[in-house]
Amino acid sequence: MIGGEAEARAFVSARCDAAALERIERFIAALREENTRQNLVARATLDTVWQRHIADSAQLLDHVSRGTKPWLDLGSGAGLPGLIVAAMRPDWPIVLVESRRKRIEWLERMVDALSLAHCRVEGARLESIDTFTAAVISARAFAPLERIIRLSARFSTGNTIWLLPKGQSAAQELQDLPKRQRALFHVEQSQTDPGSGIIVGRLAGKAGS
Ligand SMILES: C[S@@+](CC[C@H](N)C(=O)[O-])C[C@H]1O[C@@H](n2cnc3c(N)ncnc32)[C@H](O)[C@@H]1O
Repeated sequence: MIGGEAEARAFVSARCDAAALERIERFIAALREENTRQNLVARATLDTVWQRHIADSAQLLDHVSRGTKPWLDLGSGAGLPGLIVAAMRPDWPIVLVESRRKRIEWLERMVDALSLAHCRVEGARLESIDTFTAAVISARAFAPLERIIRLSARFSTGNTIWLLPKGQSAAQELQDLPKRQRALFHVEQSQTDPGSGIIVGRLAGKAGS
C-alpha cells in the first residue's frame, strides 16, 4: 500500500519514463491553477495529489498490457484517470469522454499543452458518441456500476478490459449486479487507499446482458 506523497510519486515514476513524469508535473501545476477557477477535484485532495489522483490513476496500468485499440475513459472530468494514462503511454490511443463545457475546454487545453496527439477529447454525452471498439474502458467516479455497463457495453467486446475504481462501494456494487454479469468481474484492492476497490473484468458479449 502506498503511504504518502513520496511513495506515490515513486510508484508512478517506476511505471513511466522521465518525459512522462515531466508531463505529469506540468499537469499537476495546471490542475492546481485551474482548480481555483472550476471545481475539478476537492481542494483538500490537492495536498495529497500524487496519492489521491496521480498514483490512483496510474495503478490502473498494472491491470492491462498495451493494446492497439483505444482506451476509453468515461466522465474524465479533471482528466482522471484519462490524462494520466495518456501522459504515461504516448503510444496508446485514448479517448476521453466528458460532457461539461468547462471541463471539455480544460481537457482540450491539457491535450494541447502536453502535446498528447494520441489523446482525443469527445466533448459530448457518452450516450451520443459514435460506437467503436475499446481495448480498455475506465471510469472513475462516473456512475453506478449497473449504469456504466448499460451505457458502455456497445464499446466492448469479450476482449475489452473494464477498470472501474469504485472506492468503498466496489464490493457492494458488484454484489448488486445480476448474477450472470457478477461472475464476469472481480474486485482488486486499490494500492492508494486500503478501503477502496477497483472493479476489473470483461463482458462476455457485446450486449453485456
Ligand atoms: C464525479 S466526476 C469524476 C471525474 C473524474 N473521472 C475524476 O475521477 O475526478 C464525473 C464526470 O462525468 C461527467 N459526466 C457525467 N455524465 C456524463 C455523460 N453521460 N457523458 C459524459 N460525461 C458525463 C461529469 O461532467 C463529470 O465531469
